[in-house]
Amino acid sequence: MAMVAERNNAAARSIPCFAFRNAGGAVLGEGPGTVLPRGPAATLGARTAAFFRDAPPGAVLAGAMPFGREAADYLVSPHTSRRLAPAAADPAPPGDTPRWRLRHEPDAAGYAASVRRVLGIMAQEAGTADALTKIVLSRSLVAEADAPIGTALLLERLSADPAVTGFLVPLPPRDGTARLLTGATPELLLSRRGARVLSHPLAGSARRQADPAGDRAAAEALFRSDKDQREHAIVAEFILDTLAPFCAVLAAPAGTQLTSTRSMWHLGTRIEGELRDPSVGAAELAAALHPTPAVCGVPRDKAARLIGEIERHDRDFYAGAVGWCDAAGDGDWYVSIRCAEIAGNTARLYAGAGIVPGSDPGAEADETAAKYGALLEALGIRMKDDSP
Ligand SMILES: C=C(O[C@@H]1C=C(C(=O)O)C=C[C@H]1O)C(=O)O
Repeated sequence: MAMVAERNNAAARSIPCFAFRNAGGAVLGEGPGTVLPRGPAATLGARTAAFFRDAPPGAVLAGAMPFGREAADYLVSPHTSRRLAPAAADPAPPGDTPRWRLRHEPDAAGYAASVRRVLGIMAQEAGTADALTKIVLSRSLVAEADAPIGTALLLERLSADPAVTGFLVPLPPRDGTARLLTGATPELLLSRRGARVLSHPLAGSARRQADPAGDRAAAEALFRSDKDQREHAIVAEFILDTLAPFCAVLAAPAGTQLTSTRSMWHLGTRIEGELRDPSVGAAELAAALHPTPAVCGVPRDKAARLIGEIERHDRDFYAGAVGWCDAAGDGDWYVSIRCAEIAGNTARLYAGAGIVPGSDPGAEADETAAKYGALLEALGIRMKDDSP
């Protein structure tokens, strides 16, 4: 696939089969795709390798892994795929603003109650073997428009923040209705180019503030917060431990740093490695990492089980992974957060927050409200007050 620099965004604006757009460029798939035989995370590496053995030159597989490791993923290989060099994005033209009907699942108070429940479990188990030390609880906001939701403009608006990757991937149809997942993820699960691998986990968050002094103060408070540093360290350690057996060299040279999107501050750690066996592909590595404690918890199986018990919505493909890979084993996989499932007139938004001992239920609810921000803005939804 040639790198094509595109001045205008017309090609990217037509509805692609899949799309990933960020400051490094874009990867787009066009036309109908072949669906990779579906299966759980543990078999993704073998299924992608089998696909590329017989695939035409230049083939790319792209799509989504669900939150549940045992649930079936959905990857497609379109007729044509292109990699585009970074281009200055035209400002997205204003689209029609539909009227929205919103439903919280649950609202902030209901979410805070779930946080109190898991804090109780953590307190009870503290010091025992297998004690729950972190869990990520999410909630969902169902937004129904009075017209079908236009996704091409949405992708452009989501990609406008240089700190995120705007994405759009097809999901398996439900009850005959086409679905897709679109979002503005700031979190790189795994990128591979040859033997070089990169992961950039985020955990520990604060809402951005409109006034610069307040914004800086929010960032500094986040960096100094013992609770947020603990919450972050659990994720960075998990990624280092999981990648270590695959790598000859693995390090986080810059340590943990503040990173930001237009709506959130985060703690982030850039982890760089060199593969021991360069035949291990990006999809296999991403599947080994998923789900990290940035979206699930520790111990992983216990946290996943509790999430299934406590959350009233099905996470489905939220808090999974989205990405692409090619025949060389290269690819980019992102954590599927700051996203919504779109089906017809309905967008289902998701937002979660990591809970550790010391978390404040009200502050965690506010954090999830702030994390809806990128999607709310891209969809043109104004909340009545600032705290959904
Ligand atoms: C779970 C989400 O975000 C994750 C949780 C974070 C946190 O708890 O601080 C930060 C970044 C993401 O890893 C989400 O946005 O829905």
